[in-house]
Amino acid sequence: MPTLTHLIFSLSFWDVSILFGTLLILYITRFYYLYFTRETPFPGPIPLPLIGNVVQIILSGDFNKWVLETQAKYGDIWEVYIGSERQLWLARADLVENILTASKNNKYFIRNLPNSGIDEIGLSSNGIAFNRNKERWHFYRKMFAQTLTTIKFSRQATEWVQQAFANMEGYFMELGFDKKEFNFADWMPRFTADMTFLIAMDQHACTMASLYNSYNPSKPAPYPPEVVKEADKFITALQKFTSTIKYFILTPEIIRTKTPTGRSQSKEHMDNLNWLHEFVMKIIQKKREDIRKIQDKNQLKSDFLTLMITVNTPKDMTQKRVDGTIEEPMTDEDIKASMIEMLGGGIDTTANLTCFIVYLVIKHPEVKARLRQELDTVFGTDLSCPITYDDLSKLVYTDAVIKETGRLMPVTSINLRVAEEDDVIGGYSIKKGQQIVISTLGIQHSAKHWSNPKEFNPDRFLEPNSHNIDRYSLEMFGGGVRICPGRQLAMTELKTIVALIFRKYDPELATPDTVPKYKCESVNQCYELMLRFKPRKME
Ligand code: HEM
Repeated sequence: MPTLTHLIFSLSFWDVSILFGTLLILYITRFYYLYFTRETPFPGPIPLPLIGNVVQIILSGDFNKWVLETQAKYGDIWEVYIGSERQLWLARADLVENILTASKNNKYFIRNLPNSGIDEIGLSSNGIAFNRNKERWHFYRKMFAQTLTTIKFSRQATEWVQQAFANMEGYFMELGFDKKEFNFADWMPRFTADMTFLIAMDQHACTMASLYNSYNPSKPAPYPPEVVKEADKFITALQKFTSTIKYFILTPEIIRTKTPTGRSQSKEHMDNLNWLHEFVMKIIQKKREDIRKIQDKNQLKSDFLTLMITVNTPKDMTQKRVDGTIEEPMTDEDIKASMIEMLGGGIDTTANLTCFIVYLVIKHPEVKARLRQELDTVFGTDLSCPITYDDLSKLVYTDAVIKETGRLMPVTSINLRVAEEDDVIGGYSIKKGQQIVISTLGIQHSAKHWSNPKEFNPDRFLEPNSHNIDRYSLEMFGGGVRICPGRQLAMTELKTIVALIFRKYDPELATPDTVPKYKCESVNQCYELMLRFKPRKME
């Protein structure tokens, strides 16, 4: 009897080709048989075996354009295959109503399907964004909300934004950015990093200083070189953290663990992550020590870290808005997860939205004039008088400009959820475990919800027009139980930044045709916006 090995070695090249070809045809036939006979078929582009619609997305060259074109072709509910995973895409407000409801009975709490990569980097049970454990998520989320909504914190945050901005103004002046063009998009993530560092822990990050030094090495910023070097390492580690999450989600476990390239890449990511964890842990421990020495809690600063260390202790400065079910203080590990989340969630988002706001306001002189009018009414003609937290509630038009930018050029184009139970959406039955993709961009650009959706018109958000806005049609901060917990802070920061820029400066595009260049990563990442930062001429 010939063995299997004998049989294999007796095959000619043609035999192998025919065998391989037959298996391939069988695989493809089975794939399309299953595809065309699938339960609840939704409209959508036909996928390729193994890779699904990934090639179509890559070939389009522009993820956002592809999303809008797919919606125009297939309607407001369609399916997309990423590899073999079937995703259901939704782009109409009424379709996402049950998903984004704030009700406790929400069947769409989980953001993404189980993923061994997310488990490996410890995010499935720590922090907020990827936590699948409802109880732990509840703990982190409540603590986050309790600290971020403390009035003392908001007041202090408004001051810190101005401190970071004054720093940036100094660099701009020194570098002559009022006369020569420069890439505003290079500065924004550094500015928001320094600002977030102050707000998060009352500490200077010096990431702007390191960028400034690269422009002006002969006259560096007045910080010790080792501090600037560490700032650079921090911002690089933080930026890499986003790609670490992407790498661990998208790279199959077998490649991560069994191939040499996968193993070395995983190690590189893990080394970076461990450095970031140690860096944050050192800051927490030092702050705990400083707080221990201060007896009177009124002497404490109200940065995010101090609030987290003292919450549910005798030095608690929060207003106990939360449901009262969580009595225990936070451990260093809990605080570390929250700090990383704040740094990871609050820096790039605010930086990119600021780029888009500045661009759209410059492009629309009538909007700029009304914005200025509001700023002059609220702050008067003294262009450098401090902005207080209480002033911000008077900036109604500024608020509308930020929301309209978030509608037209959202920082995140999509939002994810998983169906935890069988459900019905738009008349289609949805199976438990279905990955849902909410097309924020699609909904916010839909003529079904917005008249002239491509037009930049902040008036939509002013009364009485604002009463006509469809529920769930603006999702710049997501919605429902997992809505962005940093949104109030983000609006405080953005209003202060917009006021600081436009009451005193008249930023000008490098050429009339300048547009912000951005790529869709986990957020719409602006990497180029060429400007001159001219001072405002007072009439
Ligand atoms: C312009 C600024 C910002 C934008 C556009 C933004 C946008 C978003 C969006 C769209 C989500 C998903 C919400 C959902 O799934 O429904 C989200 C979640 C989140 N954001 Fe923000 N965000 C911003 C600023 C911030 C800031 C300043 C922080 C921290 C202080 C933060 C922390 C988070 C966290 C922790 C989550 C996860 C929430 C959860 O899963 O329960 N974000 N953000």
